[in-house]
Amino acid sequence: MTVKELNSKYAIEGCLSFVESKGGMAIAMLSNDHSFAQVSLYGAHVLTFEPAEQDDVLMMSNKSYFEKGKPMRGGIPLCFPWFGPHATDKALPPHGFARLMDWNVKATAQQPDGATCLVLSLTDNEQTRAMWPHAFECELTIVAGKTLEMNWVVKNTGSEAFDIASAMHTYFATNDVTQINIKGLEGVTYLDATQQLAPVTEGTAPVVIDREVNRCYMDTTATCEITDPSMDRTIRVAKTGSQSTVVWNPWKEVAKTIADLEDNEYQGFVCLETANVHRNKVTVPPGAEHAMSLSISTL
Ligand SMILES: O=P(O)(O)OC[C@H]1O[C@H](O)[C@H](O)[C@@H](O)[C@@H]1O
Repeated sequence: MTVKELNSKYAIEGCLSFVESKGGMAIAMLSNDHSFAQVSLYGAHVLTFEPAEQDDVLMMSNKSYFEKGKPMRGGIPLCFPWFGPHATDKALPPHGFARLMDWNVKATAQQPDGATCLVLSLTDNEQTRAMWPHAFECELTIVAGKTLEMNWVVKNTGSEAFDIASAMHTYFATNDVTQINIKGLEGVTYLDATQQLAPVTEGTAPVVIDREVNRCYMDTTATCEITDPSMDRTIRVAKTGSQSTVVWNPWKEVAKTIADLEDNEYQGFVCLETANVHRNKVTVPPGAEHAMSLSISTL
């Protein structure tokens, strides 16, 4: 659908409209008294979330590609149906294909509480089946109000069960990542991706970022809080249907190897990802569905 068609079918006067952005991408602009958010239909990718009179909660790299076929660096990429490199075929895209596909608009609505709602969907097609031979429907509901709410339902529309690993790979913005601390993961065991996924049990102190951090915290449904003195705010991340929380910052050396990240941009974000990865992957029987949700608020 063209941006013109999207606007005539789904725009809501004063609250939701579509614009064409770099790389020919259609972007939904959600705006109301509570917040402003931009969502790319390519990847169903939330690019910005700015609660009224506050800075963007999300970070987007100055070097991000806005090019179909490539993922974007920042915001909230969706990882699905695998996380990280594909288990057996390294030619397949890391983190799966959801972030590389054009999603469809299913519905838009303005809620009585003033929040704006956008529902996007992705169903299997020739391209997805070539990478992953399953019939599915993903439906992502995004509600931007005082908080940002995302509910992601994956339905198995085929006749065989499938396994999915997935993540809402949120890049949270900060002015100085070394000043933040993350509460909620105390005592949780993580697989350390900087140490060939060796299991490590977190201590009692909040998590700080003072080196390369690439950890999959397993079997945790906990709400986390990112306290950030450099931005004078705390971000609360609550979730359902998610058993893993990934924490990632590439730090200085790895940042230099990432083509779509400026060398010093690692200082400006932490990824805290609502996920089901490794042994927390989910089996979805035929006809069944799995939902994972995320709620981001600033305190
Ligand atoms: O560069 P990307 O494919 O977007 O992945 C970025 C990062 O995502 C996750 O957080 C993984 O744990 C990291 O290993 C990976 O480097």
